[in-house]
Amino acid sequence: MTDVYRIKEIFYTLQGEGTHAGRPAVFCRFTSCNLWTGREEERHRAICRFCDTDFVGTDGPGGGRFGTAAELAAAVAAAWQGQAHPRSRPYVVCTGGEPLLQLDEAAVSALHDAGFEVAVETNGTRPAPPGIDWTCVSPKAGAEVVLTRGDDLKLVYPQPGAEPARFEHLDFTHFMLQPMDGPDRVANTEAAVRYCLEHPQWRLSLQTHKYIGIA
Ligand SMILES: C[S@@+](CC[C@H](N)C(=O)[O-])C[C@H]1O[C@@H](n2cnc3c(N)ncnc32)[C@H](O)[C@@H]1O
Ligand SMILES: Nc1nc2[nH]cc(C(=O)O)c2c(=O)[nH]1
Ligand code: SF4
Ligand SMILES: [Mg+2]
Repeated sequence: MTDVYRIKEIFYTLQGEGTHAGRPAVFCRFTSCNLWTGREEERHRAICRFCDTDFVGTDGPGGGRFGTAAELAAAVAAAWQGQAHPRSRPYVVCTGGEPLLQLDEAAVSALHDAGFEVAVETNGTRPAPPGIDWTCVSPKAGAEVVLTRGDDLKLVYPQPGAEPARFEHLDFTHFMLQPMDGPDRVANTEAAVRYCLEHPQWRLSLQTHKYIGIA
């Protein structure tokens, strides 16, 4: 049991990446990561150095400290803005930071009780609690993957030391390359396109929210 969930922000948008790109979702961004402190002055010596996200603190929209799983689920439910429809279940993407430092069975269960299908975006270095409906693992060079099965294996590309072939044997349904954003985004996108064309077991994942200017 987690006694408190520390959340950077909770917001409603479209999933921008991976197989579910385009799907409306509440994003629940957990504070903290095990591969970077989130402090810019420490980025150069972090295990994961290309992170595009501010996950420090609890000061974002809808963020805060939630004392129980039910309170967290209520905050997520309050952020959902979709109309009820028999063919769409409310969807929450637990991300961060690294959500699996905090997301536990009680939280997954409370989100289910609130009517949500529960997805997670994780670096794959920590085991997942039972019950998650959609698991996207995004491996990082220099960090061992212990979550070796799931739905999307979404590799940021290129990463020396985390070449796509290293992950192809894992038990995932979809294998995707996501161009590393940053100063070399255009070149990285060209390289990812080339890799997919030559290795059609991989597909391209673009960060579509960035192209259309939504969160
Ligand atoms: C901010 S992370 C949070 C979840 C988890 N810590 C992880 O790394 O999967 C969310 C997603 O953004 C991806 N990402 C982070 N920085 C990126 C960048 N500069 N370019 C492309 N994707 C990036 C991650 O690999 C991950 O798939
Ligand atoms: N729209 C949108 N889609 C996303 N997919 C994964 C994200 C993340 O930061 O985990 C993300 C995000 O930050 N925004
Ligand atoms: S593992 Fe995820 S949250 Fe942590 S620094 Fe890397 S991309 Fe950011
Ligand atoms: Mg993001």
